[in-house]
Amino acid sequence: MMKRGFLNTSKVKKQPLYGRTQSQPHQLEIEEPVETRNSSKSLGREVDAGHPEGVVAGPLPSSTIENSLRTDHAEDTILVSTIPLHFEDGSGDPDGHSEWIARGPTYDKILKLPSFPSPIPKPRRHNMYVVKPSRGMGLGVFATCDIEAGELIFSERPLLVYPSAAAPLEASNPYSRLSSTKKTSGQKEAIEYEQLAEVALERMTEEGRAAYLSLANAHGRDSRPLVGIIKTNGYLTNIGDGPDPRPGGDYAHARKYGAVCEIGARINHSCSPNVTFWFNRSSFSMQVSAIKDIKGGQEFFSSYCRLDQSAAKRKVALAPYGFECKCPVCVHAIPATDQLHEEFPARVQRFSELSKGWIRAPRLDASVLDPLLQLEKDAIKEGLIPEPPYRRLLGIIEVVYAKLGMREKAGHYTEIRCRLNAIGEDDKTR
Ligand SMILES: C[S@@+](CC[C@H](N)C(=O)[O-])C[C@H]1O[C@@H](n2cnc3c(N)ncnc32)[C@H](O)[C@@H]1O
Repeated sequence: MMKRGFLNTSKVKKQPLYGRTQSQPHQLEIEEPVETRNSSKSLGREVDAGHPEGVVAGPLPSSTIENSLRTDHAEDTILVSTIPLHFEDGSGDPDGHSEWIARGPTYDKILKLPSFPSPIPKPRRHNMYVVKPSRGMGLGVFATCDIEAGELIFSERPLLVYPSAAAPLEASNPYSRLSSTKKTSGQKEAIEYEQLAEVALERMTEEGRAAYLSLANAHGRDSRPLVGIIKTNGYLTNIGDGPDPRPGGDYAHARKYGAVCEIGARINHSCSPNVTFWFNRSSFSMQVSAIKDIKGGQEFFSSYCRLDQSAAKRKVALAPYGFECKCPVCVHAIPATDQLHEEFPARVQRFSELSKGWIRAPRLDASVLDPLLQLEKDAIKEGLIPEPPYRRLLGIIEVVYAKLGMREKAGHYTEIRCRLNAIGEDDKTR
């Protein structure tokens, strides 16, 4: 059995095992205290950040431990809990556990999902990846076999799930060990956030803790250590505070939660990614799926930034991760490719409107396909497959082929579109 810090299993009832938004890594919105900006702390290996004056660093009260079956938490509660819960006999969930820094009502919302807790989705094949050094990028994750677009590669329970903005936490944080009111609000938030992460870290298994502390930290100088790891490795999930958004809508960034995963965190960035991350709420797990056919031996890449922006803007968005992207899309960027990145949704929308007329026309000339196929080719070359307009473009091409009576071609596009649409579809909880 895996050891857990602070876990009181005696009151935990035997439970059956206990998630759609595309996830991208993101920057945690915490204003850092000025005094840590130029500190010379090492990268992400230390737990004790050296609390500044006015902060009492001591053992946390036992009331900070919450393994709760309750689903009636007050609006202003913050809890750090292990999810899913351990069984009454102390045994763990075969799919592992996550530590979750949550606002009470959001915790309740997940526990009340009819399908929670489900086992984590399993890939069709075992051992489809290996973590190993990647030249010039530290560690990376590589395919061990050929993988088809749309295939689930692996899913995992995150080591840590956390609120993506710190500010609203402070007022109601019962774990606070701040004894001084001298700190500015930004300083307090950053300190308190680190403290919450410390609570979560202490609750992890030894293996989980070691895995968390071994993750890359690109924020050695401008963040506290555990938060630096969050900022370097976190991916957004589809968990958010407050009522769920309308179908097709999304939570405001400040209400979302992010996740740090053990394997997923090792996936490096490319502006032409071949995998995407989805969080599955009912199994509380992150899924990594192929968005392109991938050959055995190739490295998996996700995108750490929005792709609907120019190379210069992507460079700015990636700067906090401490590297300059040398992917072919960035290296070969020219004004025309930048324009495609920024105008891709509008170009697809224009074809979408034109296609309505084409469908109604008594006869259609096959030449209407030329600019559509060219746009598809350019989109693939520019790494725009993960963008939602790409799937819309596939749908337009499919319909035009069908109208032209070219069934086989239409079927080919249906298949690719369906495979991409299926990513994350097993989350029927919203
Ligand atoms: C989420 S981690 C990815 C895993 C990391 N390579 C490791 O060894 O754990 C992010 C860090 O990996 C490195 N990295 C990711 N993508 C990169 C790229 N395209 N070029 C260079 N370094 C990259 C950077 O140091 C970045 O801060």
